[in-house]
Amino acid sequence: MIEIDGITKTYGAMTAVDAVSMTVETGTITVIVGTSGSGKTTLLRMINRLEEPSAGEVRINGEATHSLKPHILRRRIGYAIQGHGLFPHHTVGRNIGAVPELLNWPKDKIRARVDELLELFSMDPDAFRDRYPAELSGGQQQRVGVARALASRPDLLLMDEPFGALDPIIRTRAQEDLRRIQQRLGSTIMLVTHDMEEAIRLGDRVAVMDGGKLVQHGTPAEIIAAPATEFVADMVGDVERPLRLLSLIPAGEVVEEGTANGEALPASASLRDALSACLWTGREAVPIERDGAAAGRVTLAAIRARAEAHG
Ligand SMILES: Nc1ncnc2c1ncn2[C@@H]1O[C@H](COP(=O)(O)OP(=O)(O)OP(=O)(O)O)[C@@H](O)[C@H]1O
Repeated sequence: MIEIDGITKTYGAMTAVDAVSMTVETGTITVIVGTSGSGKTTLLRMINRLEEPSAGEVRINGEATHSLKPHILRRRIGYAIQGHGLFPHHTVGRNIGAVPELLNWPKDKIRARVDELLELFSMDPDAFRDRYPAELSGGQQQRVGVARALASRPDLLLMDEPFGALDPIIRTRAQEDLRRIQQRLGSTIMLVTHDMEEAIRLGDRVAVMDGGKLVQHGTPAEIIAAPATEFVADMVGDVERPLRLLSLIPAGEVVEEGTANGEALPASASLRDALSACLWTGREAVPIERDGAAAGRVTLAAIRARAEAHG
């Protein structure tokens, strides 16, 4: 568990981060979202002490970060930034193994870890481990950057706009990969973005920053359904709110008995998918299947009722 307790950063008369407190549960993703200059990066950099807080403290599994030497702390906390920051003259394998090497892991253990991570990121180890960063696409470099940050199984992974430089299609893929890998490894992640869509898609919890203050901290559904301030409502976008909410609810939750025409959707598909299937094909309902077997249907009326029940 990560506890952030009244953490503040001032630069002269300017308060960049203003008494932010929040708790991050082990094995979850917290996304910090806000506009430019709201203090997101400063908050993140105080957690691994790239910036020293002016007040407040951070505890990782009960241990205050100021009681540790910064270089020890940074070995326990992975850090991935936009543009990945790979070492250009080291191979992919050495880049990923950089922290385990610092920690004096035996060579065969480092190699096994590098190969395991490459496989997790769908990159064939034999094809990639000996290449140099310049021989990779932008998306592949980004994956190597995240793999490097995860290599020593850190207590916490900090990510600052990790997908900022990727085009929209690769970006969605990268987000899905991160989610899958985080669930597989049980990693604890804090990720900074200015993109609310990304926050909602990736976060177990979303923390919204405005003018250095934490203005709301909750699940994506809570943020969408009940924005705490006008600023949060603006970030979520009023018009998009119902659709965003529907995108978080699996069709399996409102499935009812009965049949419907046309191609079935899996129970794990979102209500947003079900709505768009109905609208696109002019149907009042879509059939739902679970493990390949018919499981009932989702109707437009049920989708509408669920979208209204957000209070
Ligand atoms: N070293 C510094 N000296 C003075 N002011 C700073 C310093 N670092 C950051 N600031 C100020 O603190 C505020 C918060 O900056 P920060 O980089 O944390 O914002 P951000 O939300 O991450 O923005 P962005 O999305 O643009 O990166 C800004 O107004 C910035 O100008």
